[in-house]
Amino acid sequence: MSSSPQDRRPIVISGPSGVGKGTLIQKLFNTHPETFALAVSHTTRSPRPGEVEGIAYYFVCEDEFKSLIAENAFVEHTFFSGHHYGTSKMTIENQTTKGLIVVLDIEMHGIQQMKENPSFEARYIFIRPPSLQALEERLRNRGTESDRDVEKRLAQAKIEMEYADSEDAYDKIIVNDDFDKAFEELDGFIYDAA
Ligand SMILES: Nc1ncnc2c1ncn2[C@@H]1O[C@H](COP(=O)(O)OP(=O)(O)OP(=O)(O)O)[C@@H](O)[C@H]1O
Repeated sequence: MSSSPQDRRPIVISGPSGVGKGTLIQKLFNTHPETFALAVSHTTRSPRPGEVEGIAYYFVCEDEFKSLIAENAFVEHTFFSGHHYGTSKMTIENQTTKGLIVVLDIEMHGIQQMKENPSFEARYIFIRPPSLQALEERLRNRGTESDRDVEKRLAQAKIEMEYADSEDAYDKIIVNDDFDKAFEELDGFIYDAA
């Protein structure tokens, strides 16, 4: 297998919370060191202890974030839980110039914004759970969300799965049932797709 994919476009990975995106991305990075890089997002929220500027996020104030929106600096941005979050064209370009392939973990609304921008070229992958029941088990076993949060995430998962089924939104849909198989499929798509 070649150590670096021929297709250098950013890889955008989406899918319901708890489906295994983070785990798959981590394995991709571990399997191919120095090939991929995560895009660093901008946010208006304050840094949590240990979060380093330019690594966890670019931390900016509300005014700065709004100027960036006005300058059309983002490929996607959103307002969530009282704070703005966005992926800038600059962070993607920075990593790409270093010779790395950018991987983005983006929720559905971000995908919709990216797809509206014809100048942003990427490969879009949707990770699907084998069933909503399996997704619920993963979220509960992960133990990071309250019961109410799990319910909210499951309701959102249904919407994301309908979008993935009904629209021509993704270049590839991978069911994350057996983890190793799902990883092989992801790896194969990233390395082999023309
Ligand atoms: N194929 C699989 N079978 C069983 N469990 C899995 C599988 N893939 C991932 N998991 C587990 O499911 C849980 C959720 O995975 P992960 O945190 O990677 O999800 P995520 O999609 O990144 O979620 P979020 O969007 O909320 O960050 C983790 O505990 C992970 O170990």
